[in-house]
Amino acid sequence: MNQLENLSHTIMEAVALSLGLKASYFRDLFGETPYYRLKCAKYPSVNKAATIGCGAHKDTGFLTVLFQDMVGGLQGQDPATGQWLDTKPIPDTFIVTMGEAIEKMTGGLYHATVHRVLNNTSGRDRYSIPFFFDPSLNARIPFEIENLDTSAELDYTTAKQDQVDELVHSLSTSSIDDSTSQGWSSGAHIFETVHRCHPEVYARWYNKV
Ligand SMILES: O=C(O)CCC(=O)C(=O)O
Ligand SMILES: [Fe+2]
Repeated sequence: MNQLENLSHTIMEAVALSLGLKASYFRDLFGETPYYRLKCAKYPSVNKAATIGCGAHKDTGFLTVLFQDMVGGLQGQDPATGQWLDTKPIPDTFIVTMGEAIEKMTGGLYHATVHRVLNNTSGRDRYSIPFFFDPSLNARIPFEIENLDTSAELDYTTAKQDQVDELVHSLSTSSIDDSTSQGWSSGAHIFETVHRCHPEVYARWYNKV
């Protein structure tokens, strides 16, 4: 866990520098006790009619560092075309994706990856281990990083961008709103993950929360 935390801090330092911020920007924001979780997920091999997998979503937070086995099934969506792309498993590598919090804060300079896991019909169980790296739960996250130069916006802006935005918006409509003028609550936002990724679990256990 320590190594994953260090790796994540290093990646966030690179992100800060790429935005023209001081390297420790996110480390300072994340506080003494960043909220990180390691999830060990098993996707049993099922027949085609089953609906086990992980629905299309953006991760809610800042950074996800994911290890997957060789079975495959994780797909990311090309923001420009909407096309689903396989993430081909490569031994001894992590998949690094950005979440919605960093997307919001950077005014879309960093794009939160829409992704999903297909039904596993491979005949072998699939295992994945995502590490989610976020600020401490009581951190207040500013709506936008002040004075950010967004002129270098990446060239996602094609005619299809509106459609993608609409899709993404429909995925990320929050059922939990805890924002104030000072920013929004990292903790409440992260809880939203359950709702997005595992709607049946949410409906069964958290519907009244
Ligand atoms: O299992 C995977 O490969 C992805 C899981 C995922 O997207 C998530 O838990 O947020
Ligand atoms: Fe995810």
